[in-house]
Amino acid sequence: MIQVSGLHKTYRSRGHDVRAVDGVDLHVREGEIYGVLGQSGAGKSTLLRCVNLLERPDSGTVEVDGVELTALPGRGLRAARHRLCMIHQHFALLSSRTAAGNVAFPLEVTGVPRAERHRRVAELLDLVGLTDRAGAYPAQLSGGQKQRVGIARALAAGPKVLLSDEATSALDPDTTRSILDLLLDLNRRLGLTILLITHEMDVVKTICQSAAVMRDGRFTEAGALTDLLREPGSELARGLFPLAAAQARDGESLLDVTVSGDSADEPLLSALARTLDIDVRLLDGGVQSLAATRAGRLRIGVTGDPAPAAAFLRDRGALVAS
Ligand SMILES: Nc1ncnc2c1ncn2[C@@H]1O[C@H](COP(=O)(O)OP(=O)(O)OP(=O)(O)O)[C@@H](O)[C@H]1O
Repeated sequence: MIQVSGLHKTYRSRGHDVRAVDGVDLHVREGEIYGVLGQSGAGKSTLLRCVNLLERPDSGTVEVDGVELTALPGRGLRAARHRLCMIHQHFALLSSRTAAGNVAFPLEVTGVPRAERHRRVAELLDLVGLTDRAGAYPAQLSGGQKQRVGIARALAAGPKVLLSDEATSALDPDTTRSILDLLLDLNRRLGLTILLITHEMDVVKTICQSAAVMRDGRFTEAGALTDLLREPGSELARGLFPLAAAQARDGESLLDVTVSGDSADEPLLSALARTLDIDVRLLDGGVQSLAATRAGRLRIGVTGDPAPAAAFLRDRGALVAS
């Protein structure tokens, strides 16, 4: 659905160049939720603005739903942009308009007739669970409700792709969870493809099927979460499931075990202890449900030679590092 190839964007700032996006390739499949994770200044916002061509990349191509946006002149680009919509961290609502008025705004701009507009606004507010707050002004709404208005407004033109620029980072944990649930619901009900940028590992954990880690304008790893969890040394896997430092006892070796998919639900540790007749000590970690799969990391201590234990676990689909 979104295909970005060889994207570069450099800013000239106070006499020197800042390579905000430095050669990014990105592939987001139709109907998936894809998260780009990175620290402040990594280039995430610039990447997002280049995807909808709010910012012209210096080089590289952006294709959305089979249309190469980077090849289009101004007018064609404006029309093609209707396939994409965007939501923001600070909601960007018009304070002088009610929730319904904010949602109606893009429909007014594109000349949708009044009766049709009213019907669409009611439908959109219902979709985001805000029917009873239609007449409220932004100042009378909570942060989560404001973001719901932002989402309804973004969906007004019937886009196929939603771009989310840190949509939950101004919200408390419970509200964040409810907005993430809403995005997941829209993804499933409308088949909406979502590309989001975030600095929060939990956002990726909760709703993304695929993700990339961005640093200094580049992706250091990218792909389906189920694949990344199987990559030895994956920063994302370590970030999703951090493990506390642990000390091995005499005669014991430590192993870090990553499990995902079927292996996450197998009684691996008891089978390991029983089969090899060794003691297995669980030091840290656990298994959780992610959007795409069940997965986890465990730090364990095993007695005796660790090689057969590692081989046993690998044989059953786990990734093992010592
Ligand atoms: N319009 C601009 N002019 C000059 N430099 C810019 C501009 N926009 C971004 N930058 C620089 O490009 C780099 C990447 O910024 P960007 O905002 O894309 O990162 P980010 O990962 O989204 O971080 P944040 O979450 O803080 O916005 C930073 O060094 C930033 O200072």
